[in-house]
Amino acid sequence: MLKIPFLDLPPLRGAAGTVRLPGSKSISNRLLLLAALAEGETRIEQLLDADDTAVMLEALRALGCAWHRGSDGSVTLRGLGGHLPVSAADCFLGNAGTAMRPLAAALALLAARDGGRYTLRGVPRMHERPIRDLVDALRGLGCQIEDLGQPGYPPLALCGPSPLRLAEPVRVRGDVSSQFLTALLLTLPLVAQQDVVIEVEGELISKPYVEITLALLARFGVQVQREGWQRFIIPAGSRLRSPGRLVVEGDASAASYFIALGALAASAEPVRIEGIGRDALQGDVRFADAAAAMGAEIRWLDHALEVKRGRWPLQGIELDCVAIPDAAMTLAVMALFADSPTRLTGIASWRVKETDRIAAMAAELRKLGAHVAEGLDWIEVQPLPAPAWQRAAIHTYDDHRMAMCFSLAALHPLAGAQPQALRILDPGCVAKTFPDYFETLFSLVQADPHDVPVLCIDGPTASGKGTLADQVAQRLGYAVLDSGALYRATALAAQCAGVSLQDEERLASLAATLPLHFDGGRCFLDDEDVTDALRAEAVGQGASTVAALPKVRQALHQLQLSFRRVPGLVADGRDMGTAIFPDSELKVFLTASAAKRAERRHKQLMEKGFSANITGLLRDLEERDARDKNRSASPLKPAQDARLLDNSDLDIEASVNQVLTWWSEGRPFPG
Ligand SMILES: O=C(O)C1=C[C@@H](OP(=O)(O)O)[C@@H](O)[C@H](O)C1
Ligand SMILES: C=C(OP(=O)(O)O)C(=O)O
Repeated sequence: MLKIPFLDLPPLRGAAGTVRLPGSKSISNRLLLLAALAEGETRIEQLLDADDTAVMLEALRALGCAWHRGSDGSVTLRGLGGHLPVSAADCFLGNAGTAMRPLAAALALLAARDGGRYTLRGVPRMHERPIRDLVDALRGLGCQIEDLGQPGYPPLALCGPSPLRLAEPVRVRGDVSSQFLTALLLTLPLVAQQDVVIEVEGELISKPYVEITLALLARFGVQVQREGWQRFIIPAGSRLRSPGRLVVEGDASAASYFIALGALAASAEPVRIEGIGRDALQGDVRFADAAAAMGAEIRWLDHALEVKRGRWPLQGIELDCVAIPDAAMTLAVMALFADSPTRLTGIASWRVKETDRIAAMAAELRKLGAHVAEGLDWIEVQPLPAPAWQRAAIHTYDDHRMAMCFSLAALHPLAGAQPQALRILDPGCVAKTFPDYFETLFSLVQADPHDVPVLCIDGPTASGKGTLADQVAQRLGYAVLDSGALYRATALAAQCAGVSLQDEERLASLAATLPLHFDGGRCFLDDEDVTDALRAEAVGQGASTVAALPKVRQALHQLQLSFRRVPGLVADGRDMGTAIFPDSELKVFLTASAAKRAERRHKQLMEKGFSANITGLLRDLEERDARDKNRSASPLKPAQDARLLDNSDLDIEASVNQVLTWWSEGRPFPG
C-alpha cells in the first residue's frame, strides 16, 4: 500500500495480464453486520480487507461481537442473536457509508428495545454526508436519536429504551441515498414481532444496491415482500439466522478501472479480470455494458471477463447513471479518450459522497485540458482536444475513486508528449476500498522504458547509498535496485545450484534470469529473504570473481535495465548514472569523507556484535576507493551531469530531503 504524498505516473502505453478483484465493499459490510446480528456463527471468505471493512469490524468488536481472522483471510463471527452484550459504545466509522447508515439503524432499534447509549462518529467528511432521512424514519418508529453535531448529519447518539411504534408503515426518502432504505431493511428483522412495512418516498436511486440487500437478507433467512420499489414488508417473526459459510464476490466498482484499462490500452492481449461474472449480484457489473457502448471489446467467462481495446478512439455516450453511481465516475475519465462528448446524467448523489464528486471530477478533468460542463445532477465531458494535454497534479479529495479513475488518464495518447503524464496527490486514499490498487495497476501496465523515470544514486563504499536509495524510493512509491547485490546474488545462486565460478556460460544464464527483487530494504531471491546470506564473506569473494566475467556483466546489464518499470526506479550502485541508466533524470553522486565512512562502518559492525578496528577500516576504505576509481571497466566517478551530495555532516533525513528537492525541481507540476 502506498502511503506517500504524491505519485507521479509516466505515460502508459499498454496493459495486459490478470487481476484478481478484492471482495465487494457493499457485500462485505452487509455480511459483517448481518453475521454479527444473526443467530449462529458465520465464516465469510474473500471479505474485503480495506478501511471500510476495518471500521465495521472494529465497531462490531466494540459492540461485543467476537470475531477472528483465519490464516486464509476469512473472518468468522459469533453472531449476537440480536442482543448486544454492551449497553454503551463509541464507534468510529471513518468515511464508510455502508457502516454508518446500517449501524445507525441497528443501534437505534436495539437501544429503543433494550436500552443503552451508543455513539457513531466518522472523519470530518462523514459529518457532512446526510443521514437526516434515515434519522427521521427511525424517529418516526419511536427511536431516540441525538444529533451530536449539525442536525441531519453524523455524529449521532442512539439512546433508549423507548417504545417502538411498528404498527404504522415507516416512511423513508429514497432519493438522496439508497443506503437509508438498506439500513432499515437490514435491521428491522431484529424487531419484527409483527409485519413491518417500509414505504419509500421520492424516486429511489441506486436500486441495484437494494437488490444486494434483499438477496443477502434471503441468505440469512429473511424473505422481504415487496411491491415494486415503493413498499417493502418484513414479515412478522422474521429472524436473522446464519447460513454458516459465505463467499464474497469481487468488487464490481473496482472492476470498472480494469475494464477501462483494457479498453484504453494499446495491447494485443486482454486484461483479464477475475472475481465477477455477468450474473454478479452487484449492479455495477453493468458498467461493462457502458464501456462496451464506448468501444471496449468484452468477453464474458465464468466468474471472469476479458477486455481489450475495440473501437478506437472510443465514442462518447449519453447515459443515465442512477443505477451505477460509483462505476459511472470511470466513464467520465474514459470520456477523455472519445471522439464525441460524453454526458452522464442521474448522478445527483455524487454531490454527497466521499466529496462533491461532480465538482471534483470537473475541476480535475479541466486541469488536464478537458472542456467540462456540469449541472446539479449531470456532467458532460468533451474529448481532449490535441494538443491540449496539460501536466497536472490531480487532487483526490480523500476520495478513493478520484485516485483510481485519474490513474487511467496516464494512458492518454497525448500524455506521451512529456516525460511525466500526471501526478496523483494522496494516492493512499485508495485504502478505503482497494489498498493495493496501484500495485495491482503497475503489475498490468507497460510504458516505454525511456518514459519511466530513474533516479540514480552512485557513490563509494559505505557512503550510505543503500539507505538513501531505500528511503527515497519509499517516498516516491518507486521500486529500488541495489545493483551491488546482483553480483553477490549471482554468486549465491551459483553456490546453491552447484555451478562452478569458472563456468562463464552457465553463470551468465543464471545471472540473466535471477529471480531477484528488493522490498523494504530487504533482498529476495524468489520468496527467500537472502539479505543476510548476501553479506557472507564467501559470497563477497564469489561476487568479485563473477563480476570479472564479461558475459555475466552483460547479462546483469540487461537484468538491471529490466528493473526500470512503472512507476519508476531508484537505482543505487557505482555505475548507475554513468553506464546503466545514462538517460536518467537525476544522478546523485553520494560521498562522505573516508573518516566519516569508516566511523559509520565501525558503528554498524559493533551494533552487529563484530569487533572492528577503525584505523584498519579506514585503510581498507581508502584502498578500495583507489581501486574503484582507477579500474578500467566502469571506474567509479560521478556522471558529468551528476549532483554531488557530501553527507559527511548530514543525517539521513536531510539527505533524503535534498534528493527529493532536486527531484521535484526537475518536474514542476502545476495545480
Ligand atoms: O448500499 C451500498 O452498498 C452503496 C450504495 C450507493 O450509495 P447511494 O445509495 O448513496 O447512492 C453506493 O454509492 C455506495 O458506494 C455503496
Ligand atoms: C459512495 C461510496 O462509499 P460509501 O459506501 O461510503 O457511500 C463509494 O465507495 O463510492
